[in-house]
Amino acid sequence: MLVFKFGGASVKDAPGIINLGKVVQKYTGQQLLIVVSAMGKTTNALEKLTNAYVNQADAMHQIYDEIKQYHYNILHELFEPSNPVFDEVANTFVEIDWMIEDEPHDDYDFIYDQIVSIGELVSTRIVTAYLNHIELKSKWLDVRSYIHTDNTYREGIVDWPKTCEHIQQDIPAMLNNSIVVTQGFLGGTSENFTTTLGREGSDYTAAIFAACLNAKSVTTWKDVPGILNADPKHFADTVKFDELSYTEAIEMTYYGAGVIHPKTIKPLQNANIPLLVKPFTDPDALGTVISEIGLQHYEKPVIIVKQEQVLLSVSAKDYTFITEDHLSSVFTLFASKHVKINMMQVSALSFTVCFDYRAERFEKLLESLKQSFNVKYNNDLTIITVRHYKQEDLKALIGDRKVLLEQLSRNTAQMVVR
Ligand SMILES: Nc1ncnc2c1ncn2[C@@H]1O[C@H](COP(=O)(O)OP(=O)(O)O)[C@@H](O)[C@H]1O
Ligand SMILES: N[C@@H](CC(=O)OP(=O)(O)O)C(=O)O
Repeated sequence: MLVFKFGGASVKDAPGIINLGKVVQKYTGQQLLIVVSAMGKTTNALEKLTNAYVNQADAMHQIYDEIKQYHYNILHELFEPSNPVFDEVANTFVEIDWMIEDEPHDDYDFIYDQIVSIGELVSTRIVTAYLNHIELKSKWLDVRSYIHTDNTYREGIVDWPKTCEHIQQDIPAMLNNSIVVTQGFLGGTSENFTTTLGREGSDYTAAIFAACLNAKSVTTWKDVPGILNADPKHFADTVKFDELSYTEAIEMTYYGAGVIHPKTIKPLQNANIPLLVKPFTDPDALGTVISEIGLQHYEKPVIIVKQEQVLLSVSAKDYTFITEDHLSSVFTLFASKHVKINMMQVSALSFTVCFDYRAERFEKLLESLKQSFNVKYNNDLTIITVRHYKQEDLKALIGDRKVLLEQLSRNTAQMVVR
């Protein structure tokens, strides 16, 4: 069986859904499980709705109406008004209608997951209805009953044994009868609450199903020809990799290459399942194949740029040396606030870390660190990671920017710049 993943860009409008249908038609006769993300930038819009609800902002109803209207416009382009999908979508939105009528009482991350998950619940209803409409028999599957997570809202940790058991129990029989369409990015707790797996987590969902079902391959259909040596949105002369090893792909995504979610590759490597990254605009193109086989030589460096970085230094309040005890308490605080460190450096009197800026987590982290340390920080920085670099590559990338922190190993250079 094959696993496909269609991201937000591929289903952003009615022509996108029609194109998805054409891609899927090419695989008629194969067992197919399709993971779909929210349409276009819906998750960003739902994040705004969550903030508006939590802050009880006046704009809340307008933001929500725009989200609904966007989906209804697409529905009207694809279906006759009598199609049952209109009711299915309306019933899905009702879950939020009820929630936002009341004032917010719950934890932010919990509210976030209950609201933001609507994007995938609605998009999969539309995709399933469209595939059935073009006579590709398809079944809508509620992923929250299959991908079991703990209750770490916004970053659900998958219970792999329970998840695989349920997937293996039910899905193979379903695949004999029809295509199975399900939501990326979502999971469910043992108390039946919705969780999300971290932004852009739909690739990871595809990997979970593939690993549990021992799929022949996973294909993620993207708006790029495959994996390139750098993000084409920021660099003009990129090259595509025809092949990439699991290890290189893990490194790239770990350092922040946004094209694949970082948790995706490892389960596929463990099960030796290839990941194909292909353009949805040209389904016959080869794209990039990620497997055990990789390149021996890189003509061009692999460049990963991450913006919105914070560089923060702590020093002991009594101005003594930074010891392992200090480091241990700093790491404990970062772990408890779920802040992932991108780069770090220790010196006699200070410990410096670079990490992604996320407003709510940052404020909490700062508050806790300040109780035990002197803290200084800069934000609005960029971290550039270059794999397989030559010195001249680094110079060209830095240009006239100021380097605040730099680390070079044989294969990887990292620089935090302003
Ligand atoms: N090394 C890279 N190769 C290809 N695309 C990249 C790379 N780094 C970042 N990207 C970005 O990843 C985007 C595709 O990933 P993403 O937006 O997550 O897709 P989707 O949400 O549709 O699955 C591209 O539009 C591109 O801008
Ligand atoms: N919709 C979610 C999950 C996801 O993976 O989306 P995409 O495949 O469009 O990156 C997000 O935007 O984070």
